[in-house]
Amino acid sequence: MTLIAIIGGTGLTRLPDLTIVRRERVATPYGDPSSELVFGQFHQQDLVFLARHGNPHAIPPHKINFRANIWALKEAGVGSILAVAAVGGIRADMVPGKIAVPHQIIDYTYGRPHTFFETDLELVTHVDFTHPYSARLRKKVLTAAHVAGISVVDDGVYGCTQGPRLETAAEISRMERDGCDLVGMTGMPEAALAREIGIDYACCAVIANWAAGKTAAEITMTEIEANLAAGMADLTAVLRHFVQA
Ligand SMILES: CSC[C@H]1O[C@H](OP(=O)(O)O)[C@H](O)[C@@H]1O
Ligand code: HPA
Repeated sequence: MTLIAIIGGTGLTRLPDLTIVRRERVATPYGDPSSELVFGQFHQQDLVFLARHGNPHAIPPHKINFRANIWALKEAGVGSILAVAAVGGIRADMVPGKIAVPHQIIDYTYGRPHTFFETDLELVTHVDFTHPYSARLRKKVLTAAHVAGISVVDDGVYGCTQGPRLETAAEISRMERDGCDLVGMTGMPEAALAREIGIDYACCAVIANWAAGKTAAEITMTEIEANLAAGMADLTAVLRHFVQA
């Protein structure tokens, strides 16, 4: 059995119920990961936790050292990553407070170091990324949610924007026309780097707000924090069944 990692995002800087065994600061050829790796037991299962924005939460999405994070997890022996991400809801069923398990990605980011395959290679390498998320892990998350009795949205196209600002209403309309159902700022290059390095990767997206222009109201951090707090209770139940499966 391979080691599972959980990458926590906004609203999940530490993993509740994790009995910590050790913390490790891993050096990588790409610099420092966002945080130390926290090894421990979560409901009797070994796992490693990494806080994507650091602990305390201080690294904005466009400054995250995604390569160092994924490299460090690979070094630690991780074979599966479940990424937790806060998102804005675009599609009508992506209601704040709910969890979605996206199946596709559209990348709108720019200027982020995004590949392990750029120097000193004998052959140019192109990984297949037709299906960016692991079918095996997605199925495992969906089964875990079902067993936990938590209704999740079982698909979704995650559009990844650059941030840190939120989107304009016109940008969200364009993303909707492109086929995006959810919007976040960290899904890429995280998912692609995991594919390049050979780690299975899936995402649990906690819907924090309606995306820009979907309601008349301004998006506030108060609203985001309240919806995330509600969603995280369900998320920890899903995670428990996921690691025990
Ligand atoms: C207004 S919150 C935006 C912030 O939250 C998400 O982070 P993460 O994916 O790490 O949970 C989003 O991508 C932004 O970074
Ligand atoms: O509306 C949003 N846009 C981008 N990222 C997000 N993360 C949470 N909500 C959002």
